Amino acid sequence: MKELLVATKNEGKIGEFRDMFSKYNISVKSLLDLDESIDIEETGTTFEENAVIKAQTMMEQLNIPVVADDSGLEVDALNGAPGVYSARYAGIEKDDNENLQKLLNNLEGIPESQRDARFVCAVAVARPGAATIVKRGTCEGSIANEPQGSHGFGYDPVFIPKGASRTMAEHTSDEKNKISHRHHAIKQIEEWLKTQA
Ligand SMILES: O=c1[nH]c(=O)c2ncn([C@@H]3O[C@H](COP(=O)(O)OP(=O)(O)OP(=O)(O)O)[C@@H](O)[C@H]3O)c2[nH]1
Ligand SMILES: [Mg+2]
Repeated sequence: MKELLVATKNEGKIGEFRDMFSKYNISVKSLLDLDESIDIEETGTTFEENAVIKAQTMMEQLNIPVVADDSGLEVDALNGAPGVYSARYAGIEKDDNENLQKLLNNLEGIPESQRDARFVCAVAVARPGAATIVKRGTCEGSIANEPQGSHGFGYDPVFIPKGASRTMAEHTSDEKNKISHRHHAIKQIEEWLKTQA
């Protein structure tokens, strides 16, 4: 089984990459296995820019292929916020619960019909001596009035995927991994993943 580095410290993402890469016979190493003190500044203004920054920074240090994910939630009624700032919406310290509470507060009084949102994920593959690949996947849905469910991470307890009647956090990990923004982005790097196994 081949091992790939995913340049993330987010445990929720790491679990999902592990599950989704296993079908390609690829095991996942993350920054948590490498050196927890690594801190890559996300200076981009788009998901794609930040994913490329994270993947290329580690590829240049280690001279191996590196995958990275930059993702977040876009809410139409908030003009696309929190967007690329999803991880630090409620402050620099990452706190999923505070982020989610701030989101609900900002949407207070906004009716169901105007709570459309989408999860976005850009996945980048930086390769020594070859062009960087970057692909985007999305998952459309809407924001619930209150958190429900305990699976997943981040905003999953308040995100209802389009056509579903439960939040993403009420979906099992297998269910989420079939419909998520991350799934749709990874699907687009499938040909490259198959060359790695
Ligand atoms: O409910 C969610 N389900 C998801 O599937 C999901 N994917 C992303 N997000 C949110 O967007 C931020 C990413 O920001 P982000 O890409 O900078 O990641 P991060 O800072 O957490 O880790 P790293 O990969 O940068 O190390 C995360 O923290 C979450 O708040 C999600 N929320
Ligand atoms: Mg980050």
